[in-house]
Amino acid sequence: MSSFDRGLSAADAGPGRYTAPDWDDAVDPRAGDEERVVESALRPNSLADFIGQPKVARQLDLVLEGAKRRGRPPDHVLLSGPPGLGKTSLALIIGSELGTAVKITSGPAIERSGDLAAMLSNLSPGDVLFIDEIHRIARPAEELLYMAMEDFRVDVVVGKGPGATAIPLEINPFTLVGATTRAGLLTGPLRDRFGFVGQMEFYDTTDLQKVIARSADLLGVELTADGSAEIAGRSRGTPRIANRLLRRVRDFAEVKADGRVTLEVARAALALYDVDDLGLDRLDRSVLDALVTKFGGGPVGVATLAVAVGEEPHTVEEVCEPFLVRAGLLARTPRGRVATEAAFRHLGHAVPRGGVPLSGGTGDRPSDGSGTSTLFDA
Ligand SMILES: Nc1ncnc2c1ncn2[C@@H]1O[C@H](COP(=O)(O)OP(=O)(O)OP(=O)(O)O)[C@@H](O)[C@H]1O
Ligand SMILES: [Mg+2]
Repeated sequence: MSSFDRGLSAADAGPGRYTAPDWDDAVDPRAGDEERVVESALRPNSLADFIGQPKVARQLDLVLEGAKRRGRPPDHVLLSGPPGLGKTSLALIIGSELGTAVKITSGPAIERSGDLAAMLSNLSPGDVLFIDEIHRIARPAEELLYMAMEDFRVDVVVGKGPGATAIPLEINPFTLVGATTRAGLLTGPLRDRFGFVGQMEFYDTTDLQKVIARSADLLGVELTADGSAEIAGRSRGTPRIANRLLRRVRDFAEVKADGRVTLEVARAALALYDVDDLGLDRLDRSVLDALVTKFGGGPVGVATLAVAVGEEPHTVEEVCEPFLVRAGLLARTPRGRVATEAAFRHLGHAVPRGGVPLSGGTGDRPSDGSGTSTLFDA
């Protein structure tokens, strides 16, 4: 396995929890088990401590405040958005703002609906049940959840076959908080049962700088403003990546400098870790470079492009491309992948005379693994 083989996406990881990617990838937005432990020390504990996401944070504040005044659990909350933007952090904050316990599970961990029924009937009044990766919940468990969310009731099935009977069981009023990176995979009936849906957005550099400053404080790292700006600019709008880069730069600062994270230290460290000034890593750049130098900027099919960089097409499609598209460096068109002018400039190549072959492209075809774009492969 090459160091670039970033393995399966969370959605492919099969049952159970998504486990550690053991590649050395500073800018992967997902976290392995080890990193999740490190992260828990950096989590904000209250809404006031939660940086950015002004829309979601303000709306959620109202939802929670209203519920507290009425003395009733708030509506069920769905948090959706890409990895590393703070869904789990917010779910835990909901519990701490309400002063209630948070019971944590995840869609793939609920193998039988009986497990979920047991979990639901063990909730104390007002508890928060957090289901991570809720789009991966099995169908029978999902159906059980409908009634629990609506009527605070579960049907416990006794017996098997034609003689089986369902005994309704009251459960304590609770708040379900679901998190998903793939809201599109949620069924309508499940989605409709959430009273509040928070759509997480990527962070701007100013907010990322605040995240970095806060983490530096917690880690006891001395950090200059231009040092944090440098890290923020390479963090792909994602607090998880910002925190990870900060930890790596801190290591570098301790070993190679006097421990202070300055602009020069940040630049030298991030160059060493192969994260460029837009936040691209080596694989991102080699994909872009192949597209520009071997295929004249495209269009070229993703399978061909993947072969050119010695990678699996799904890695190129699901790990590299979403950010390259978001950064305006690559477009997905019906005829294949195309480099934008910004890509030529970023790699230090002259933009071809007559412009880039960007024609009829949609640019933002979602990478949902459905393989739509691979259809156009040569
Ligand atoms: N708004 C924020 N303010 C401060 N730190 C944040 C914020 N959002 C996220 N973080 C930091 O980023 C890390 C990742 O956040 P979190 O685990 O909540 O993301 P997530 O959306 O649940 O990701 P995943 O989809 O992979 O589960 C956390 O350790 C937290 O410290
Ligand atoms: Mg999470």
